[in-house]
Amino acid sequence: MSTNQDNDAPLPEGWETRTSRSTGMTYYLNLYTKKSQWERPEAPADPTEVRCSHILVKHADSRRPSSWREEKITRSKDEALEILKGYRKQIVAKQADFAEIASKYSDCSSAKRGGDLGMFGRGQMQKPFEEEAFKLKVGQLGHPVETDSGVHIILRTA
Ligand SMILES: Cn1nc(-c2ccccc2)cc1C(=O)N[C@H](Cc1nc2ccccc2[nH]1)C(=O)O
Repeated sequence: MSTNQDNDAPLPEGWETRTSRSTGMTYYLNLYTKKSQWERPEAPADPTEVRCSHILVKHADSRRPSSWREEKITRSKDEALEILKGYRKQIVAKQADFAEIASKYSDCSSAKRGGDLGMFGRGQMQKPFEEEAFKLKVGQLGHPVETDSGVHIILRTA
């Protein structure tokens, strides 16, 4: 029976190839759930938890328009987005380090940890933030995302 499995192609993220000790057959291990399957996976394994850092720029319409940096935040959402895009450009051009920008400018109290939020699972963060975080590959820097807190860029670190 021909299968459309190209066994030389790299596996989708989050999976590893294993060989059955008893039969010598190849099977596939989901590194997040530790569940195995005989069929070659065609999609990345959905991590149960991710670790991310972020830079948040709040604005006047943020849920809490105040932060450790600024008691009363009055900038508009558009201004916040432009500021954040500027930070992203600096980081991508390696003119600045993510954690350095986060610690100096992020309007989230995680700024004191270089923007690190630690590990989190689905259901813990505001949905737009969660969706972006779980889409990113490890080491990937996302594009600006809006939540009720303001505008964020997210770096997935684990
Ligand atoms: C979700 N979270 N974790 C921390 C945190 C984590 C590690 C160390 C210190 C603070 C702060 C927060 C938080 O909600 N901060 C809010 C801003 C904010 N809103 C968020 C929405 C989604 C993800 C992160 C977010 N951070 C604030 O300071 O006004």
